[in-house]
Amino acid sequence: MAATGFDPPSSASSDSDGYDEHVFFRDIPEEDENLDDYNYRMSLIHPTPPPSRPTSAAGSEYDLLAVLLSTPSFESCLALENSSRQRTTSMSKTGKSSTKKLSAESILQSKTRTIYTAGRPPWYNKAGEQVEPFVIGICGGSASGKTTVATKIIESLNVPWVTLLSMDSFYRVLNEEQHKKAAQNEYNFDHPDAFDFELLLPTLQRLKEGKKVDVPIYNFVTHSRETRTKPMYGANVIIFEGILAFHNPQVLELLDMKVFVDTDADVRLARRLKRDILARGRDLEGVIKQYVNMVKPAFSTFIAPSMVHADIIVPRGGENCVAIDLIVQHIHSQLQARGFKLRPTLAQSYAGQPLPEALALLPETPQIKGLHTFIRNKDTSRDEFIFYSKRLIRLVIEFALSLLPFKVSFQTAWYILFYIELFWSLLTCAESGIHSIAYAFPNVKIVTSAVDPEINENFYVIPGIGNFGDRYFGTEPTITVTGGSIKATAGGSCLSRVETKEASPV
Ligand SMILES: Nc1ncnc2c1ncn2[C@@H]1O[C@H](COP(=O)(O)OP(=O)(O)O)[C@@H](O)[C@H]1O
Ligand SMILES: O=c1ccn([C@@H]2O[C@H](COP(=O)(O)O)[C@@H](O)[C@H]2O)c(=O)[nH]1
Repeated sequence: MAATGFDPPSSASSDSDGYDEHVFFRDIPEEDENLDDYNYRMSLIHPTPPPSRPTSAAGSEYDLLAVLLSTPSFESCLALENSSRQRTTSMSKTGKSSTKKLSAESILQSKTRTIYTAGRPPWYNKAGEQVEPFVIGICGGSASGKTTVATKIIESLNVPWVTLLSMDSFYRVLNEEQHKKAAQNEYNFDHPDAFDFELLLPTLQRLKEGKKVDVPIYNFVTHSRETRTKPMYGANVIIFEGILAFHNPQVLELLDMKVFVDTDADVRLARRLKRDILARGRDLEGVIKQYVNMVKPAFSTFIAPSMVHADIIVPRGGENCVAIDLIVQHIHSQLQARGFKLRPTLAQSYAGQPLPEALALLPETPQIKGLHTFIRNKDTSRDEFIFYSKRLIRLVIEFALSLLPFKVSFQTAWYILFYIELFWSLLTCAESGIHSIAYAFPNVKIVTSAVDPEINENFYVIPGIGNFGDRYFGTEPTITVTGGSIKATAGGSCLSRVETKEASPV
């Protein structure tokens, strides 16, 4: 672990794996202990509106929306929206099938809100069944790079919900005598007795069950637990790292994949010296004394022998991109097998079905065709891509606004903003995406300038655009091979997210 007063990292999230973070489905009884957990997640998505109305038009769009959310008119609209919301399938003006069924299970009722959803929380599969997260244990000597490896795995995984639990959070509370020893670098923090396995085990168990836990926050400078704790939540992937991660047989049982970070002792000592002096308030003599008397012997007695449990050994730690890439690929296949990875399924789910009624397509004028010609050309420069995309986006938004049922009046601005929430405006959209949105948000109008029948195995719209976001923001991963060395750029921390774009002759 690298930081002083370690604040245990909680969940990393991203939204690029086909999960919709606005879509949660959970059957929560009123008194459910997990309701707070749920409300916490929902509050991240729909932050509580500020109480007062912004005083001037200079308020941000967010402020305006927040005010809208708190206005009675919004709430009555929401109630209307809620009361009429239905799960629908295959609707089309032209289509024969027009099944509409009320979906009681998509209503979440808490004391304060009614929330509609046709989806699921991230740790449920497509059928709404709870799926166990994939738990990875990372073991290795002190300063071997366990945290660095965990962080790189999280970065490369690109999975919406990952929880990182560090064994460092479970150091026991010391008594006065032990504190004195610790101050003289004579307390053995590397012996298994230094860890509170009685708390660690149920914490990991609960996380694996998808429940909320409160994790102690350990302060390396004072060798003590802070009074506050850090809430953590179930996830798709849980990473548990620590010097004795493989020591306790019951903890070992919970680990689906065991990774050992194997870094040379001299490298570990050098890193530890630097870290403990800079970040953990130690001095040179103290660090060396502790290392020689306790850290090194404990490594030989407890840590090195636990390497036998490892499924994967990562020499050198975080710089070993090949090993991290292998781990990431394995996790992806495990998530796929558990039904977490819904995107490929969703991409195939609606093949051949008529487009939903919720779709409003811009008329295909020569101007729209022309703009699409530019942005679908793979050779269009990024500047031009942005320029033409913005023009197209503007037309889509204008078209969406023209569909709004409002009268021009003083209050119009407020209502426009409200209705934008009910529109999903897209520059272009694949058929499968339109169906997925229409299914998850039946009352939302989808406005787009083009419908693409196909996406490829990377979920790229065909033809031409590739990943719109990557092209727009200039984050397309590339790899160049020059003189036998490989250079990965733009988000390619490790090779899993890097594609071969160009291989120059060697
Ligand atoms: N490959 C690396 N090169 C240089 N420094 C590193 C490398 N990996 C880790 N470190 C540094 O070494 C220290 C310990 O790394 P960390 O990942 O926290 O190890 P651990 O979790 O095993 O204690 C940190 O200060 C970190 O920045
Ligand atoms: O109060 C403390 C608690 C722990 N340590 C040392 O920390 C390492 C474990 O942390 P890593 O992040 O895995 O390096 C362990 O070797 C303990 O000796 C400490 O010095 N003081």
